[in-house]
Amino acid sequence: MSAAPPAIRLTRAALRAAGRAVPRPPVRIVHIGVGAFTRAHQTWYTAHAADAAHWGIVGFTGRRSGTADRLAAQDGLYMLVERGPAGDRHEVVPNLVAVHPGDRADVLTAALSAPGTAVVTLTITESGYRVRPDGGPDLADPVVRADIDRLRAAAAGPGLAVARPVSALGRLLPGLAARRQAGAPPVAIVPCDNIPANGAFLRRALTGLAAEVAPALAAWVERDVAFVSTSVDRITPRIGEQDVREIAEATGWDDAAPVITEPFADWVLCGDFPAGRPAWETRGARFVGDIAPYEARKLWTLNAAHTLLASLGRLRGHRTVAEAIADPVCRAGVERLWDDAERHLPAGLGIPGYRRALLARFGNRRIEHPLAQIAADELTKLRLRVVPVAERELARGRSAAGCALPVAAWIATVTAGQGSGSQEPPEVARARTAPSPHTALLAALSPDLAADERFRRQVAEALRTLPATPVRNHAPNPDSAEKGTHR
Ligand SMILES: NC(=O)c1ccc[n+]([C@@H]2O[C@H](COP(=O)([O-])OP(=O)(O)OC[C@H]3O[C@@H](n4cnc5c(N)ncnc54)[C@H](O)[C@@H]3O)[C@@H](O)[C@H]2O)c1
Ligand SMILES: O=P(O)(O)OC[C@@H](O)[C@@H](O)[C@H](O)[C@H](O)CO
Repeated sequence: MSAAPPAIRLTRAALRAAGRAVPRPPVRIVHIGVGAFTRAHQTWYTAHAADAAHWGIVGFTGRRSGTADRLAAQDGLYMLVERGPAGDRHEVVPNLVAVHPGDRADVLTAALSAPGTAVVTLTITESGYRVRPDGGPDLADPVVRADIDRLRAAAAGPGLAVARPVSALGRLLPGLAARRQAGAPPVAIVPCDNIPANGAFLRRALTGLAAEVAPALAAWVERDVAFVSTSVDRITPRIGEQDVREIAEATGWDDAAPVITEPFADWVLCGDFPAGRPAWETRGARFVGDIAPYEARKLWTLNAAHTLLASLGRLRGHRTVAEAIADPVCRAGVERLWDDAERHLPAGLGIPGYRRALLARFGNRRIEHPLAQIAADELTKLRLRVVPVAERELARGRSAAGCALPVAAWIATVTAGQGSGSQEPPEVARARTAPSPHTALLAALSPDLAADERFRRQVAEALRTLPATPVRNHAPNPDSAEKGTHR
């Protein structure tokens, strides 16, 4: 048998030579945070919109330059693998037309101030916004402080446009200042991270940061920038080196930055696009007047369950979401959590069907979603995904037992030394070493819940059911091998 020919490097020229020319639409969208998710979601929706040929995207990585280098070498093209339970579907996505490292402030400023730019999207993770719990910029964060100093110095001297900030929101300001100066039309900024009311959240954080630097710019942002709230959904794990090799073998294309995602995709948006937008609705995106119920549905079910599984699943020795959800103990915990959440979600949202679909999505063993990838920043995630449900349950005189388990599993994970490591927030570090760490951790999460005797009892009972140290008592997925992460 002869060996398969070597894979061909994925570029626009190579595709053309192979008779598969792809369009290169003009840039009208700027994206910050070119990780896996945006390429499985917003870029894919754009590429499938009826007017895709008019909407190119220029992307900037959030922190590392590796993804930018890999994608730039292949003209922004990448292979998207839709991995269903029974097979894969491959497609080359053409709408990301240029990718730059996030520290190319000059290129970012030019892109943000270009009159043709109509939309700015972000996927920078929850912690990338660097805000305080009240939503204002975190002035105690040294990165934010240093950015404010840089931006103030530039504003007082050569002008904001020449500043070189480091934080994602800091990096937006010189471009927006240049846009204001150029008199370019208003843009829409569309955060696509799993944060409730993310449009209003970003408006507050960005105007707050601008106000520290240049009050006139803050007023312009408040007035002339549209902030759109979104609920985004498509499970897209980070991939491994082995995946990259397998995709090259399966497709014949040598792609250094492919993305693997599930077949399911959902996007709900709420807000105005003053300079236009792709016709995302032609691929199924929904534009609604009130996004809150959709956000709550996703954050309180899918994301809350992921946060539970990240702690409970790892305590019980599982590595991936699919392994954990196949464990009856984890599955029962997820169902109890969802029972609590469902009581506070509108009946019209079809929650029973949504729950069934979620179990099937979590159970897709061909999607390797490592719990360790999900386990980060639990304190914030529990506050946004579980605490609101617990408070509603308790207010109705119920026990919030389903919410107690994720809280207990987080406490057990932190006290077992499996928490966020060097990323551990100071209040968690203090509580972990307090004389009564369980009580102190609950108080760090939510003083109100800690003050509620019923909830404290539920958490204590849940803690008694949990292993104090990680165990392996459940058959691992035979398909899963430890893989090097590809970034
Ligand atoms: N992956 C998913 O299944 C999924 C689904 C829905 C929503 N999301 C949202 O998208 C976000 C990104 O997911 P991903 O899969 O692309 O992750 P990823 O690790 O592949 O990429 C994350 C991106 O965010 C940037 N980033 C990380 N920390 C940052 C910081 N402190 N400041 C600025 N930029 C930063 C990184 O540089 C990178 O570009 C998630 O945090 C989540 O809020 C992801
Ligand atoms: O870091 P998180 O918890 O916001 O996200 C990790 C995953 O739960 C998340 O990315 C889901 O896969 C996604 O939200 C599905 O749409």
